[in-house]
Amino acid sequence: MSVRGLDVGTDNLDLIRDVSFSVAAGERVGLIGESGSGKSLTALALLGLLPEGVRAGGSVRLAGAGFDLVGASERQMSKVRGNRMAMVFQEPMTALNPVMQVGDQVAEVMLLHGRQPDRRTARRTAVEMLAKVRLPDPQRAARAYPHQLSGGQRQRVVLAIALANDPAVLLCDEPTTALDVTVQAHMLDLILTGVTERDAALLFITHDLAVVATVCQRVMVMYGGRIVESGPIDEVFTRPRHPYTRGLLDASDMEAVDARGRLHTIPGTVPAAGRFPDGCVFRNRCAHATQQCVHVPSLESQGPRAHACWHPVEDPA
Ligand SMILES: Nc1ncnc2c1ncn2[C@@H]1O[C@H](COP(=O)(O)OP(=O)(O)OP(=O)(O)O)[C@@H](O)[C@H]1O
Repeated sequence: MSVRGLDVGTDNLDLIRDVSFSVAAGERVGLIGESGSGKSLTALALLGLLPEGVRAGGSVRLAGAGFDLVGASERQMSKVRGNRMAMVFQEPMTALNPVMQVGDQVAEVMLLHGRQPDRRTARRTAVEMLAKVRLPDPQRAARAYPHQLSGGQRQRVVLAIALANDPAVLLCDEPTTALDVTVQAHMLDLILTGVTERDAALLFITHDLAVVATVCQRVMVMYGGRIVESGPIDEVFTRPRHPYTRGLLDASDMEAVDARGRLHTIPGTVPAAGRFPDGCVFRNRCAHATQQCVHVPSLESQGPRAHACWHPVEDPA
């Protein structure tokens, strides 16, 4: 996916200005920034789902789509959404149809894009998809309505729907924010496994710097509707160039563990941005590291920058 000079605004307000970036197949890119910086609008613009009265300019190209997504017709976009490009939103309840069994909702998206020959086959594949996102008793879960599932289970269904047509690009906007701590780690694991299996590009929006360091290879920092800094996680978190990035790091709860396992933080204080040694693993600070450590299995095989454990921000430190 290639985004060039993306502008988003209303008649009298510029909300996003001149945003350009690319995400390659198999690449995982994070988008961070304070509330209101324009992260969600960026994702919505890519999907052609901007609110009434908000318009996009510039160019968004998607390999295999054959047209510019900016300015594409609703008919063209409906072929892309949920198919070549899919999204997981923060709140699963709003993404699901409350009066339809979840198995049918997964089947529906496959039938809509012609990925399954008939309803019976689609329904069977839907159960397999629900098993892949590790819903307990997927046969039974398929017959459930959204309100009969927990928040974490609902978000798994949303992910199953998003992955059902093997998208080339998966957009995630704070997909774990509404979930409790352990469930968050499982969800990250499922997202990572899902994109890795499909060699899909991932754009991951979060306010949690440790999550972005855990999930992504590159990060883009958004401020006031612009991308003010971007680069590999290690580089941006170790040597932030923009004062806003430095501020974000200073205000975060992160700690860094270097290659020798030494912890680079002073208890009770925030690690000073720019002072993390090279090769550090980043995570959120947690007072009871070993007990509270949440393992994300798919992350443990990701090489020297692997993050064996992840400490959610909400942990009482
Ligand atoms: N429909 C709209 N009309 C006018 N302004 C809007 C509209 N939707 C969003 N905005 C403004 O656009 C800016 C960017 O909003 P956006 O939701 O993208 O921020 P964000 O970085 O995703 O924040 P958060 O982390 O809180 O979700 C904000 O200033 C917001 O008030």
